[in-house]
Amino acid sequence: MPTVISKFARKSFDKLEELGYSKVAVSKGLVSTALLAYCLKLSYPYIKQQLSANETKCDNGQLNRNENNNLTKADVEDPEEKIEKIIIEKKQRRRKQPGLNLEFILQLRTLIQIMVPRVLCEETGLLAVHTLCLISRTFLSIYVAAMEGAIVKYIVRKDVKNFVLMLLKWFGIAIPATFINSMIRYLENKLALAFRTRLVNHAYKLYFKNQTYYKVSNLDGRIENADHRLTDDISTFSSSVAHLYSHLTKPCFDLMLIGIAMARSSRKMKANIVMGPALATIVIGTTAHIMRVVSPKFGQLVSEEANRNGYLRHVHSKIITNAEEIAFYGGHKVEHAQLQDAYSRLVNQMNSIFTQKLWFIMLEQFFMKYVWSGTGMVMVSLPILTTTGLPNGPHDRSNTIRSNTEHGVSERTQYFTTARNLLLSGADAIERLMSSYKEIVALAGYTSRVAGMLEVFDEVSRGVYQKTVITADRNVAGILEFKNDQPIAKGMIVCSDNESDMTISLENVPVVTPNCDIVVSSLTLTIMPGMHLLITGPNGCGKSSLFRILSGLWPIYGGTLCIPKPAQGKPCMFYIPQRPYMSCGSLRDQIIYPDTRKDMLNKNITEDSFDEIRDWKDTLSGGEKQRMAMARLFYHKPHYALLDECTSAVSVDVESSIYETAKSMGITLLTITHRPTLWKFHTHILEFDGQGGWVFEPLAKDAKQKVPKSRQSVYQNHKPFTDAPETSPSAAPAV
Ligand SMILES: Nc1ncnc2c1ncn2[C@@H]1O[C@H](COP(=O)(O)OP(=O)(O)OP(=O)(O)O)[C@@H](O)[C@H]1O
Repeated sequence: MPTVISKFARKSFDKLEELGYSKVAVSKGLVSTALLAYCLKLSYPYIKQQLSANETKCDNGQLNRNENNNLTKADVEDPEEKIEKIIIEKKQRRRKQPGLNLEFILQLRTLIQIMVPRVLCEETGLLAVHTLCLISRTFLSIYVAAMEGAIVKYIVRKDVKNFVLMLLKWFGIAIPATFINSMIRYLENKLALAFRTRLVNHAYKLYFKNQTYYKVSNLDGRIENADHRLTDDISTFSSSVAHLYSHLTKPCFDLMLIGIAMARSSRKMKANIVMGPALATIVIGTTAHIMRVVSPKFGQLVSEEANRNGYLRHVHSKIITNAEEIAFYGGHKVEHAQLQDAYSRLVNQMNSIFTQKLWFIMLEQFFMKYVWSGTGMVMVSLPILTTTGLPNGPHDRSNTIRSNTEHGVSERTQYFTTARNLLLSGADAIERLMSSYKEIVALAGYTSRVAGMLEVFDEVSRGVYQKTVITADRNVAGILEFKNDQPIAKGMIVCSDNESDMTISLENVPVVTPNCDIVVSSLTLTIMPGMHLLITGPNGCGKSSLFRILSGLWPIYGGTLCIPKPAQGKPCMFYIPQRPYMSCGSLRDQIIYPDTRKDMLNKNITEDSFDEIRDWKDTLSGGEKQRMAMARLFYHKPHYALLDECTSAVSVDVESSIYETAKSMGITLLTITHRPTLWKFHTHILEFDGQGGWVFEPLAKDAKQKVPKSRQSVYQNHKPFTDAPETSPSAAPAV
């Protein structure tokens, strides 16, 4: 077969030469045409995708017009919104399927800009040294291949002296070669770590901006396990990018330099240099195309696997956090079942990936190991079979040229060994390029998760949320307005510029949960320093939600909230929950939280005790933790203390002394409590009725118990939320 091809090729070239075309020009023309055809083939899917996207755009217009014929009145009123909605839905659907597409390239570009922020930075330095090592290794590989060819030549010639010399040289080259190999791995790891550090720093900045860490899990529904994305996904993504860099650049250098080396060695043999590369291009192009078509969607599969891994981790951490409660309840059966379920979901996904990989790798191996090797044999043999410059061995019968024949055999053996080695390196390079495709597709999955996370963090920190809202009546009493299925936070937050004005005021502010349930349709009240406010009402009536609104955790969907600035080195408000948070560190760190030791020293507060480090969350009892939280309050001395049933586990006498101390420090108390013993420490009361109504009024000095039922007639807005709210600023009790 190779003989037939070579004969045919030689005849064709001879004919073309007779017609006046030079061999070199024809060869160049052939190679350029093959390259152009291959480029066209590669870009065809993108051109096709672009064309179909344009068609879809036109279809969308048509679709909206058609849909509008059957729409309800509300829909017809805002067709633009509907189109926007469809586009968003499509965008989301597309986002769910990561793969090798334009979105992946854009996301990767954004992440690369974060990982390599400047032209001159640590990462570019590492990249430069890494690239240098990769190029050096390619040169070394070529040099080693040539040496091996020479060694074989001397064996065939029985030239012992040169053989030993060559062998020594070969061992000598092994030292720099192994060092460079090890250096490549070292630099790849360093690069992955540098990329990871940049990404983690960027992600942490966003995560802690504007309470995003709270909002992303409470107000937004796009990210389930931020912890997994911030740790595992970023790490895998960074390693994958660093690995892919060497995995892509090294074979490219290899192919380029090996191609040149092979062409030179073919020319030395005075053989045709077009046939081999042309044949290789055709075979590799065709097999690569087949593999691309049949390749499973690894990006999607990997992304789903990461999702399931994240969920499994989430279930684990939930059990660790609530171990005591679960143990008291004896809830191990339920937790075990949930864990088992999460694990089997992960196993199913991994099995599905393994199965799809089984068939794909089989095909890949068939092409790479057999089809390519066969092509390689043809390529290596072509220059020998088509060579014209060297003696032809078997056809040469003359005795005078016998030594020439022997010389020809050894030269051909050297050429064959060198070419075979080069070709093996070339095949390895192409195999790595091909397997890089799989890696790129898998990388698309991680890119989508990391870039998606950063995008969500950024949007959430700017107050843009997306959550599936399940509300029976969207337009409840005209309080909420929706755009693209999301409520619009149209309320205003005003931060007072005047440092001496420490007034907090709410004007027609509705209390709305993240699920868009309206707890109170409109709340109006003004709190001034020294007005100790008692907040009561049944469970779920919105007491803690009011604190969430005052602290800026929940968006406000109407009205105006005025809050003062922190002044005189004190925080404006300080929240103490029923279950106080214990951070890592010493007892001192618990008291001064969220201050650091440096902040404490800056405040000229010194103390040398409380250095003991323990797991305070598990060490302290419920009541002790609450007392610790009050110590925190006394340390920070805020203008307002938001106390959310924070002394429920403390004995009544200690509780009284805590309240008296807080008042004597000039802290204004806003207390949520069900305990009548605390009434005497307050001057005003805000009582919710659990139906959306509320009353806000001064508290009689001797008040010691709950509001009598008869007073419920003064509740504001006690009607169900079917009509517009009755409460108006004038209807609210004057303070
Ligand atoms: N993160 C959240 N997402 C959705 N809904 C929430 C969220 N937090 C609270 N809610 C809902 O908001 C409503 C008011 O809750 P809130 O915590 O303000 O009640 P509360 O008056 O403090 O009750 P309790 O006295 O039991 O502490 C409840 O119906 C609750 O289910």
